[in-house]
Amino acid sequence: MRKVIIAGNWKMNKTLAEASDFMDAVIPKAPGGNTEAIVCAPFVHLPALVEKAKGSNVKVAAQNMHFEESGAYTGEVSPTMLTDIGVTHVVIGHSERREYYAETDESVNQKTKAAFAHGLTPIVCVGETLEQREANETMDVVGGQVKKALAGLSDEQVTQTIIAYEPIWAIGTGKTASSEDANEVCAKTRKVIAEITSGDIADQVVIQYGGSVKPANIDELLSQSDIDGALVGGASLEPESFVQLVEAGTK
Ligand SMILES: O=C(CO)COP(=O)(O)O
Repeated sequence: MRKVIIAGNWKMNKTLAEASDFMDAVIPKAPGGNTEAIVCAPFVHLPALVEKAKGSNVKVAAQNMHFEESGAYTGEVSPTMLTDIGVTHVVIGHSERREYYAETDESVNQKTKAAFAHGLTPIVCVGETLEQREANETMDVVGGQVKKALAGLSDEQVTQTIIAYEPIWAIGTGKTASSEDANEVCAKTRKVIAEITSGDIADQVVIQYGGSVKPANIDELLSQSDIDGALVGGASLEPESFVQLVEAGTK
């Protein structure tokens, strides 16, 4: 059975009490097996959530980090700080960070390298705007983002990278890409990875789809040849719906 990774990106949501309640509800129901469940939480909740998740089938991710280990970067959090508290994954280059916080392909690459240098697994986000899709630029944009993010990584590191294809026009809008369209971009993304590494390596890379994923559409998305999981925003906030999404991976 192929490996499936369902990651819930909470974005800037939940108090500590709400985050803890979520973990208490989800941990006993997380199925494990071929399906990995990851909760991407705000920085301030990470120590408590890592503690709760110990020995369970739920992993805890940060939603961003700096690429330097330490220094005069007011307000930032380093990879060393994340590994020190037991975080295992980190989301890098989410479109909201690219749009609102001047994240660039270059900083995404620096952060991806820093993640591996510190034993963190990066979830690298890529995706096109509606204008780019309508101008038939989707693969130029997504392929370019993927190549730049992975530049300078070893084959082994590429194998371990999780790519999240999130068309920007489908995020938080209720508009999901059709599963065929999403699969087409994921398949072409795998080809781009094969070109810079090899087919064998590209086949092992987990490529997630993200953008209005919910229990009602997860089965169809996961039934596609090149979609190995999902990065979920809104529908990851409620324990019941997150558990349903994770269970879909085991089918
Ligand atoms: O941005 C996303 C996950 O990172 C997707 O968000 P929604 O699932 O709310 O569309």
